Amino acid sequence: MIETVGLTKKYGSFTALKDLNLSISEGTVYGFVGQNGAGKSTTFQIIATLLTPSNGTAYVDGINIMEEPEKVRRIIGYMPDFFGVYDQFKTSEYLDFYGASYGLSVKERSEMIPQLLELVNLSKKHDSYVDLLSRGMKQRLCLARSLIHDPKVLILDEPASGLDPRARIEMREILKELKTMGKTIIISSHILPELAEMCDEIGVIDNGELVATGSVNDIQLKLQEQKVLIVNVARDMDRTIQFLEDDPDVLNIQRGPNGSIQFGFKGSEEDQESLIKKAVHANIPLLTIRQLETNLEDVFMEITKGVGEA
Ligand SMILES: Nc1ncnc2c1ncn2[C@@H]1O[C@H](COP(=O)(O)OP(=O)(O)OP(=O)(O)O)[C@@H](O)[C@H]1O
Repeated sequence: MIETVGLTKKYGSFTALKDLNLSISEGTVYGFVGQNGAGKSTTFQIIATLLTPSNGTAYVDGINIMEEPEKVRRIIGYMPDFFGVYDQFKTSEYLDFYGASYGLSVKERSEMIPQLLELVNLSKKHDSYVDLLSRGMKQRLCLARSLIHDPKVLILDEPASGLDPRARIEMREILKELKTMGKTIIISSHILPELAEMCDEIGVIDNGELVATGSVNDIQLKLQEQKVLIVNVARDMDRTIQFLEDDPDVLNIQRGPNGSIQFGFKGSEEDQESLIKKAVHANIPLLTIRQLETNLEDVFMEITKGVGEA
């Protein structure tokens, strides 16, 4: 449903996007995660036909954004990361204005607007002035605005940024509902755990390059090629460390509290099994051995660790 092919964007001599290849199938909620300045908004603006790529192109529902941008605009709803609201409007007038600019008839607008206000939980605010809405309400109104022409594809640039936890949950619930309506959604954030909860697939962008893509599990697994193990021994700490140092798959041994030793392990499962057997054989007084769980935040920091040095 959304495909980018060798998408590249240069701002003068600076390359903001480098040969980006994304493929997002219909009905998928795709999370696009990256630190500030990674290239998320640039990608979204290109797909939304608001910015011309320097190289490569993108397709939405098979339509080339460069060749038929008008057609693409009909089938996408775009929520930018910064948006202005026309504050002299009431909520329903605001949506009516956008509906009219998409060419919807008065009848279509009068049917669509109450449904959208209900979807984004703003029915009670239909008569309120837009500038009197809270930030979370304004974000939801902007989401409703991007849905006014019933697009198949939604491009949402950081829709939950600046929201408090309750407002984030509300936003997440609305997105779930949009998914059940069959929309294909691409949504960005710089917070991986936030996206992981609501997305089918994730792409991680770093310095304009896609550095990982797949299901949340795939990405986590990819990073666990080198796992971290922790053993606890009853005594003989020095002898245990010496024993570990002799194993070619063991790296970065660190002595912890209460008889614990943490180390990286780059071997396979069989190698790990063999290490444990050898330890028992060598009379290492092992109490426990376990693998350190990496959380998604660790994963994200690990994949994007080059960014601060750029
Ligand atoms: N019009 C522009 N002219 C020059 N450089 C730009 C322009 N727009 C964006 N950039 C640069 O391109 C890079 C990518 O910016 P982009 O806004 O796409 O990142 P982002 O991932 O959306 O970041 P954020 O999370 O902060 O919104 C940044 O280094 C930014 O400074």
